[in-house]
Amino acid sequence: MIESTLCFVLEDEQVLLIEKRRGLGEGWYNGPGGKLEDGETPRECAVREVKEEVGLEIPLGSAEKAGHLTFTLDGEDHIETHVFRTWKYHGTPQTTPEAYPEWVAFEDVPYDRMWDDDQYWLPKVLEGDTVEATFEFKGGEPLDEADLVAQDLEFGIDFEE
Ligand SMILES: Nc1nc2c([nH]c(=O)n2[C@H]2C[C@H](O)[C@@H](COP(=O)(O)OP(=O)(O)OP(=O)(O)O)O2)c(=O)[nH]1
Repeated sequence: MIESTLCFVLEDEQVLLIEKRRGLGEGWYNGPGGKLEDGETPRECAVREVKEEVGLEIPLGSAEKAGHLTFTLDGEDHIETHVFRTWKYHGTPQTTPEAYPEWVAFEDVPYDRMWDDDQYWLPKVLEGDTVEATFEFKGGEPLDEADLVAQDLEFGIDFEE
């Protein structure tokens, strides 16, 4: 299964989203993130992706695990995503070839321009809750053109780290 991360940077009831310029989910809003590289921990990947995609430095220890999502496609495990959040960063968000960054108030998060499943878990992650979830997609690759057909979510997970 492909292993990936997302990292939500939060400040004053706002979240730093990106409009993704390439790759899976291109054209949609998301948090910065991407696939793990060899030898990397999920937290290291999350911090690296924030730097690469929007140019912010996140202190490694400040990225808190907030979720673990599993996406199946046509009955097979496809991608798992470790979700982090942090309130600490250095720098100013920069546009990069991968992303247009944008601070968005929690109440204005554009769920109609995001992955279908995000509306079910991201509001809770922004509130400070934790989530473990599986989302079943059907319709063949790529995942971002498949349909969300079932879901199973549990909140208040204690991620031991
Ligand atoms: N919010 C959200 N993100 C998702 C969902 N499904 C899914 O794969 N993602 C994220 C996890 C990863 O951050 C990203 C997929 O990795 P990617 O394919 O974009 O990675 P990438 O090529 O842009 O980046 P890289 O690893 O090559 O640097 O999409 C979803 O349903 N909701």
